[in-house]
Order: sequence, then C-alpha cells, then structure tokens
Amino acid sequence: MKKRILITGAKGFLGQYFVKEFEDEEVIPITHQDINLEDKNAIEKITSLKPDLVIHPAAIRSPDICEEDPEKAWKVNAVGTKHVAIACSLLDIPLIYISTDYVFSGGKDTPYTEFYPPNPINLYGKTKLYGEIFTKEFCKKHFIIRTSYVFGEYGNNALTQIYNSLKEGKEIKLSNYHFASCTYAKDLVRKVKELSFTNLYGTYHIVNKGIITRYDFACKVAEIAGFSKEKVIPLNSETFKAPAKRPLYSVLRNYMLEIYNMDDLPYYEESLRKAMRLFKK
Ligand SMILES: NC(=O)C1=CN([C@@H]2O[C@H](COP(=O)(O)OP(=O)(O)OC[C@H]3O[C@@H](n4cnc5c(N)ncnc54)[C@H](OP(=O)(O)O)[C@@H]3O)[C@@H](O)[C@H]2O)C=CC1
Ligand SMILES: Cc1cn([C@H]2C[C@H](O)[C@@H](COP(=O)(O)OP(=O)(O)O[C@H]3O[C@@H](C)C(=O)[C@@H](O)[C@H]3O)O2)c(=O)[nH]c1=O
Repeated sequence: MKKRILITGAKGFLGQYFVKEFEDEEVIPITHQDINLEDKNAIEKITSLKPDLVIHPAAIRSPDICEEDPEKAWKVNAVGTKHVAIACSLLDIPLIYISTDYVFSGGKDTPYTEFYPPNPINLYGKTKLYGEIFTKEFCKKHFIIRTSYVFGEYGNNALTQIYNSLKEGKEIKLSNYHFASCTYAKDLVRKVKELSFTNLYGTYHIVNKGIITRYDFACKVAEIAGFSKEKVIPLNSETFKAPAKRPLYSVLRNYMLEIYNMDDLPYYEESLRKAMRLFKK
C-alpha cells in the first residue's frame, strides 16, 4: 500500500525535489499558502490530513534574512518545526527534519561528524538548531538530516544562480575563505528516501564528498559550462560583507551513513556534471 507523505515547503527548492522523489507514493504537498507553520493551528491541520510520514524542509533559509528578522526566524524555523513535531507525535509517525551545517561554529579544521556538539554562530543556525531540539523533544521517530549548500538543475539554488549570472556575462563575487561541503539535491533526496524506509532514526549528515569554497564551486561551474572564470571574483575576510556571519569551516562527514555502510554519496564534481547535463537540456 502507498504511504501518505506530507511534504512542507513543497514549492521551495528542496520541497520540489522531495515531491518528485516520492511521486510513486501518495504525496501531500503543503505550501505556505496551505498551512502557515508559525500558527499553532498548523498542528490540527497536519493531523487532519492523516499522513504516514512528514518531510519538513520549510524554513526561512537565508542566513541574512534570519539575522535581520530574528522574530520571523524563530517563529518559522523553531516554533514552526515544534508544531510539525507535535503533529507527528500525536499521529505517532516519523518526522524527517531538514537541517544544516550552520548548526556548527566552524572553529574546527577537520570534518564535523554527527557526534560533535553544535554551537551556531548566526541566527539561522540557532533557529535551525532549535528546530532539531523540538524535533527530538516531541517526536521520538525522527530523522534529522543535516546538509549543506544544496544545488540542482532547477529551482532557486547556487548552481542556477551562478550559471545564469555567468551566462549573462555578469560578475559574481564569492567567498574564497569559508570551507564547506556541497550537495546535489537528487543525491540528498534519494538517500533520505532510503533512510525513510528504515527505522534507523537519528541524526545524519548527507553531503557529497569534497570540500569547496563558494568561489571554487563557481569556478567549477564555469569550467564545466565552458564559460570564462574571469567574472568569478574571490572575496576574502576583508572584502566579504554580509549581515550574517558564516562558519569558516563547516565541512560535514557522513559518519552515520558510513557506519551503516550506506555512504555512497559521490564526489561533488561528478554530481555537478550530472546536474549540469540535465540543466543544459
Ligand atoms: N538550500 C540549501 O543550500 C540548504 C538548505 N537547507 C535546509 O533545507 C530546507 C529547504 O531549503 P530550500 O528548499 O533551499 O528553501 P526554500 O526557501 O526554497 O523553501 C522553503 C519553503 O518554506 C516555505 N515557508 C517559509 N515560511 C513558511 C511558513 N511560515 N509556513 C509554511 N511554509 C513556509 C517557503 O514558502 P514561501 O516562499 O511561500 O514563503 C518555501 O517554499 C530548509 O530547512 C533549509 O534550512 C540546509 C542546508 C542547505
Ligand atoms: C557566501 C556568499 C553568499 N553570497 C550571496 C549569494 C546568495 O544570494 C546568498 C546566499 O548564498 P550562499 O547560499 O552561498 O550562502 P549561504 O546563504 O551562507 O548558504 C547557506 O544556505 C543555508 C540554507 C544553509 O543551510 C547552508 O548550508 C548554506 O548552504 O548570498 C554571495 O554573494 N557571496 C558569498 O560569498
């Protein structure tokens, strides 16, 4: 029998990938217009739809917007997640919460595993960490998925933004001193689906292999697309200006997947090439 899978943020970048990945099940795509997760009535609205599983990517995803509007960030990323988690606990169903590398401070120089304590340095990271805390507090059957710098061939994301700017001959200025992982949306949703069929609840890091700066990533996009790299301008700690601080090093290691022999995430360049082949069609 098909599972009823409720997906929040269904029109968002990752939400669209989740809807597609689970199309062979019965998907209940929920948008902001359908249910405002900030509102406590969201609990009742979710339970009345009687899902068997909830995937929850809806959030304020911009670290800069979170920094400038903390109340909104707490209400959506933390309290909104609390409402989703309470609904799942009332239904006794699993919740998959999408979290971020930005829960870490970035003070290390080796990859973060799931066993390292989070200590976020910006509002986005703090509110997403509270989303994790509420998920654990209210819903026993949970998967917390931490991912990073997700790219894909469609939707509003780093790859489409960089590719479109380069195609139009626009200059792009990107940090060359924040080191991170990046993740192909299709690799991420495939792995989340695999986990969702298990009862191996808990926290997982899911990223592609390899370490990038935003600048490296854009240069690789230019190289694959055959565009000049001249328009990609590296920023350093003096020249990068943004409302939210970013961790200097937020590379993730898929350690729990490694332990369960489930870590088949490719190197990012292989996945980037795959995405760009689809992208150019
Ligand atoms: N993209 C990335 O690189 C990464 C993303 N993540 C996490 O993945 C998740 C998905 O990100 P992504 O798809 O990129 O983000 P998007 O901004 O594309 O999608 C988020 C969705 O959440 C919806 N939303 C916002 N506020 C509310 C609300 N109050 N009630 C209901 N829905 C709401 C938005 O709807 P509307 O636009 O109509 O307001 C939007 O459709 C987020 O949780 C993010 O923290 C983690 C690491 C990296
Ligand atoms: C870091 C950076 C950002 N930006 C701009 C580009 C874009 O409009 C906006 C966001 O950029 P980035 O996605 O690269 O950076 P950022 O918003 O910091 O990315 C994060 O997003 C959230 C959702 C996460 O959870 C993290 O994993 C990470 O992917 O800021 C620059 O122009 N230059 C830069 O060097």
